Amino acid sequence: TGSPMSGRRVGFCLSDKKRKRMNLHAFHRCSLTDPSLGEFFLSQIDLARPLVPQGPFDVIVHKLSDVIVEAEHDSRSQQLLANFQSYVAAHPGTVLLDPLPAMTQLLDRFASYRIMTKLHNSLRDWRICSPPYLEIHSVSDPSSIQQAVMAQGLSFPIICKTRVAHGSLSHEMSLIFSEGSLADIHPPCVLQSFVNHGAVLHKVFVVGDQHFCVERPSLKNFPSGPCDRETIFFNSHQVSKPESSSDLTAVSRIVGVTSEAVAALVKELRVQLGMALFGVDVIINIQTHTLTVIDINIFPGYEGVPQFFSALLSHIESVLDKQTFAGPQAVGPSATSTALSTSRTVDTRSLSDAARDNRLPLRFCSCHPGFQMKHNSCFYFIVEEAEEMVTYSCVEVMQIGNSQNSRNSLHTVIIIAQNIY
Ligand SMILES: Nc1ncnc2c1ncn2[C@@H]1O[C@H](COP(=O)(O)OP(=O)(O)OP(=O)(O)O)[C@@H](O)[C@H]1O
Ligand SMILES: O=P(O)(O)O[C@H]1[C@H](O)[C@H](O)[C@H](OP(=O)(O)O)[C@@H](OP(=O)(O)O)[C@@H]1O
Repeated sequence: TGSPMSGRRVGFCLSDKKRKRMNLHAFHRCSLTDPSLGEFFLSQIDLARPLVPQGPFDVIVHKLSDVIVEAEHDSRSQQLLANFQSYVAAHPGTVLLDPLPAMTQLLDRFASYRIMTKLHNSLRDWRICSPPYLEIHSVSDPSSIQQAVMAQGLSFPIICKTRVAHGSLSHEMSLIFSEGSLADIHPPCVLQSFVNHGAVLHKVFVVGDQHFCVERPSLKNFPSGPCDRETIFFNSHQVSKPESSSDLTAVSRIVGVTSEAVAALVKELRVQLGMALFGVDVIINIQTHTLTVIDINIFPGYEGVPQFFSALLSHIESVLDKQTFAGPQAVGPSATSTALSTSRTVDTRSLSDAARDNRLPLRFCSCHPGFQMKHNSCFYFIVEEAEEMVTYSCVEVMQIGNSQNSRNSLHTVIIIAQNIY
């Protein structure tokens, strides 16, 4: 991993389209010219070639959405994804921005909309909410869909979006104005109440502990309630890109969002998602003036955020500084690890028991559903083995705990509260 004296080795694993859009050359210039930053070595990772000779990396910044979605049905993409996952598992010291399980879940609108719905409770004081929505898993008869729409409290107009939240098809949507037009949907999809918001979208771009708000054009207001109007089919890129202008948008007075509410939203989502690079799309309900979350995006384009490059580099630097600080020399026996160290073996049952009993100050990564998932942050364990400090990822610690040889060899598990995100 990087050390204060050596440069930070950052690998980028992006689609061609994303890499061109991100302008990595400009990013590289920023890393060389920003006096407030340390030294970085940036490189592009070719997923089609073995990763080991391309490394080592202190950090990998990636957006594998194309590969993940295509791996559902394409063996080559499955192999590319497997190569990446094998490299990550074999290099637990390499920081991922962001953890693959956290990103993968947001490629499914069913998952991201469940997270958005939870905000009602966690951010009730800020009057932050998300529109009522309904998951349509498969083709059903129109009457059962109409009943489900009513039961879930959706109101017309209703916006229909694909379940898959990435790729060109994912931006194809429809606006439905009556029960009869629910026949126009193509499951699997989500139905979401349309909220009148004065045709202004607030894109909140998050980079670690920083976030940036950018206003964008958005869908214009429509009369509330069902009406006898044909379904409108559109692509979201016609509507909410900086230059979008169509008969679906409108020139509107920008109603600002309160910065405190946005900060509270970002803080909560950072914990819920366990991610550093994401976008959240927010509108202001013109009736209730509530801040309404309508979408979450992994690693968006950050268009309109000139500070993106320096924000990303300073986030990388702070993550690696934490990792360097929390390395072996910073590990000190805590009350809990002392209790565990008396076990003298890496018995993961005691780890998970201790976690379940909240006797560990730890937060376990989402890689391990077996552990109590608290904050989706990946942690590493340092296992003292024959006086040598060896870093294991949570995956390997579990394997050690379950393998026979751990019964024989003496391990003292010294747990580090190392939050690497
Ligand atoms: N519930 C809603 N109420 C009102 N307008 C909505 C709602 N959901 C989406 N929209 C409008 O549709 C646009 C696209 O929606 P959404 O962001 O979900 O699509 P997307 O394809 O995921 O967009 P992107 O990937 O660019 O973030 C929004 O920018 C907004 O203008
Ligand atoms: O205007 P933004 O930055 O929101 O545009 C994003 C968009 O929100 C989605 O995040 C796109 O990702 P996919 O949905 O996976 O296609 C981004 O495309 P990308 O090629 O930059 O990842 C847009 O930039």
